[in-house]
Amino acid sequence: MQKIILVMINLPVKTINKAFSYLLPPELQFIRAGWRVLVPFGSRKVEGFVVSTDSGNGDGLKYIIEALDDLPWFDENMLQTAKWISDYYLCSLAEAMRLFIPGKTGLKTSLAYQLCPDLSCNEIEAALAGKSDQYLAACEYLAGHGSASLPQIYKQLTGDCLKTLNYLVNKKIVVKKYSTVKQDKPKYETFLKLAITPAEAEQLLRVSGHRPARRRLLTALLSKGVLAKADLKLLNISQDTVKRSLAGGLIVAEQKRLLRNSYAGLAHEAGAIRLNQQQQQVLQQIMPAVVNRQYRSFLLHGITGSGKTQVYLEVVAAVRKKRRQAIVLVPEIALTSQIVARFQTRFNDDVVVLHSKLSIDERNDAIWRLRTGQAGIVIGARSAVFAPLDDLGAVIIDEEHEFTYKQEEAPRYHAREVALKRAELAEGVVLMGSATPSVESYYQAVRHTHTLLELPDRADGASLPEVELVDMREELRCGRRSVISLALRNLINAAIARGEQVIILLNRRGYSTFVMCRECGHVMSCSNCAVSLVYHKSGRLRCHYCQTSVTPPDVCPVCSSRYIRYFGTGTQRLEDELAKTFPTARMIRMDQDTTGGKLGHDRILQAFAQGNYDILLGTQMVAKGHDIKNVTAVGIITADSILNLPDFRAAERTFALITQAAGRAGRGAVSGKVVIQTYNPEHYAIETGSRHAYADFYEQELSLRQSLFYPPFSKITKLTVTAPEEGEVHRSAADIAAALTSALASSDSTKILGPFVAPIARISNSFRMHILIKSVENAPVRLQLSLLKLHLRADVSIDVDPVNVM
Ligand SMILES: Nc1ncnc2c1ncn2[C@@H]1O[C@H](COP(=O)(O)OP(=O)(O)OP(=O)(O)O)[C@@H](O)[C@H]1O
Ligand SMILES: [Zn+2]
Repeated sequence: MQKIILVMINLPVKTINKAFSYLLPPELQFIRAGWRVLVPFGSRKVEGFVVSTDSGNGDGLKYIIEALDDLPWFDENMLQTAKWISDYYLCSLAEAMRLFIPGKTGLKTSLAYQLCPDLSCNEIEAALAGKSDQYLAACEYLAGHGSASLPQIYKQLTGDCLKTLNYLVNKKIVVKKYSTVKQDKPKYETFLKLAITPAEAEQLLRVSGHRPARRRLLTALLSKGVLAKADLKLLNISQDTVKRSLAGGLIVAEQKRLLRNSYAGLAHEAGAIRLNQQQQQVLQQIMPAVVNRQYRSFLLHGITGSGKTQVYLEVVAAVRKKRRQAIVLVPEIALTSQIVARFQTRFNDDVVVLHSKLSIDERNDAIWRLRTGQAGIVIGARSAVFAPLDDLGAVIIDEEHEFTYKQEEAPRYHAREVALKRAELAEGVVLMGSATPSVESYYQAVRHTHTLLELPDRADGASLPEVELVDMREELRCGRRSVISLALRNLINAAIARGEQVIILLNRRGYSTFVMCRECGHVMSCSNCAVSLVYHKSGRLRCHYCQTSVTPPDVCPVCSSRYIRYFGTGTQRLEDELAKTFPTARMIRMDQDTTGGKLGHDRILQAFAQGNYDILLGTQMVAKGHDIKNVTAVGIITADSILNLPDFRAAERTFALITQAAGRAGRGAVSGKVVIQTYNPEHYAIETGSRHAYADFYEQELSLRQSLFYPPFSKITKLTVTAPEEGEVHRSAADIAAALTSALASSDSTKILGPFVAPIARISNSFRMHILIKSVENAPVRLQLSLLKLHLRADVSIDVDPVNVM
């Protein structure tokens, strides 16, 4: 009997959906479930996650090579959560476990090619007889260099280098060598300290005959305590002096880990805020669960500006007091700085930030601080829900309704659901907050799955802004063709004249949203995707799905007419229009095209918050979460852009967008005003949004959902079938739908819709069809999908509880 460990291989391949057995060498017997290890896998060394141990006959099994960390990465709860993700979202366990590793892997693998050592030159030449010179050239290059990577070889050779190499590998003339290095590269700095007492040092200095450099060193250490490399340079002390003083036992060198942190020092001066009565009542309902280590989930429905963040701070303080840890999730990386500033102001260095735009080094440093107990609060976007914490006391989910909490590529998890699972296992609390809770969460709160908490008023007594709906059909009838209605123009003028600030929202980026031939009606569209191209100010037509760009044609590719015109307004054109209408206003635009880099969004928001600009315009990211007192006017250019999407959540998203955007106005002493431009002023989502009337919206939406058997009354599972050819996608989607129909026939509470052509029928040259399955419970559906092995197919993607059905 030998101890055997079962390892999931960290490779993003759907089909490697099982654990592999390995043996532990004597020196690594301490390894258990939860460790990350390096294992041999085929010809490679790869990262693996130990999921369980077993004992049995180990004949023929390989040994693991090493442990990748000094501690297990996964504790029991994290392992359980990963298993749950793999079951619920139908992905492999390795894919689910990868989510917990910053950068998805702790290793960087590189590949080099080298000549097979057993072959002589003559044998190689004989094997390549009749092949082009390219093959021999590759071998000669490798013979001269020992081994080389693909980019290196690529520089030397002409023609299809990869094809040549693959041929040589197949013929066993060249072998591939994989090597791996650890991604976690802690950075250390050396500090010097006195090894003798200060009194001894002073005594030494009194003795004459010291070199001047040693004198400077001792004097500086006496006054400063420690010296870093940079200090030595300033003091003109050479390495030689340092070495001799070390050898002489006068000083010692100490290594200190340097921490990379681009969010350091955001704390600001702030007077303590006393919770108002409503906030206190809310807190009193949450506290018992925190104090008694109970799993409970709360939905905090508080209007915009009601002081939800203040409640989060108190809950986290109570969790930290219990020496447990907390995760605070925000919907967008762009919004982290503001909340980090508020948390740092309260908790100083106890806060770390984790999100995917940070460098791997920075993320590893943050995790190191968490694991060593130097910090206990994690703030970040959805992936922060996977932070390795050993005693998770609370997860706060700010703006709970945001779709960004759902990952749209595999594994298609929802951070809220993962948070609920982790907290349940850890006996922690989940606090979800929003002014516009998702219909599903609110429904669950009404039915007591979550505890519903309400903050119905703004925290500092301010009132909600007045909202005016502008019917754009009426504008046109009055002969006004500008995208900026008269009412909005007046609002902006008045605000700027008073020195107040304005936010304008338009949900489409680019300059012109489509380009059409007036002669034949042909719309320029992407050659890879079934979507129209967007004209950008850079002078290119761009596809927002596959990122290809082309030069706009002078003549129509269909009818050769020169009558090509640019239609639709994106944020770039709106910026030009605003500049024309308000020539003296200082303006800044924020959308995906302006916000490169990890702090791009933040810088724009900060500059605006500091009053450097009068108008902030941009896509929906301008409307979220921030608290800028001087903003008194908000304009929404087209409230209909989302409403017209073919998605059952279109109304919910429209209501949330209007309410959230309007909620940015009038958060200070001066009350706010909002103008919403629409072609559908009578639509219930827009009408209730303009009144900030969540309850009214919810009631109407809920009865619609019920009559159509949509969530929360059903669960949806979405299948997307893809194929490089149109006929093929129709055939395979029809086959799948037929198989599902018979597999689920016995369940009369299940409805299969489709297959139908996806609203975006083609992306990156792959044709797409959808099948939607509606069911009361999705467990039977998930079971059938996995029995049919659909989760293993490369041409099928499964989205459990999708947030959009496009
Ligand atoms: N008890 C209080 N007394 C006075 N001011 C408060 C109190 N609580 C919060 N505030 C202030 O009210 C403003 C709004 O609070 P906060 O940003 O927490 O609201 P919110 O509910 O998170 O809003 P939103 O959902 O719109 O993001 C902040 O400037 C905050 O400092
Ligand atoms: Zn495209």
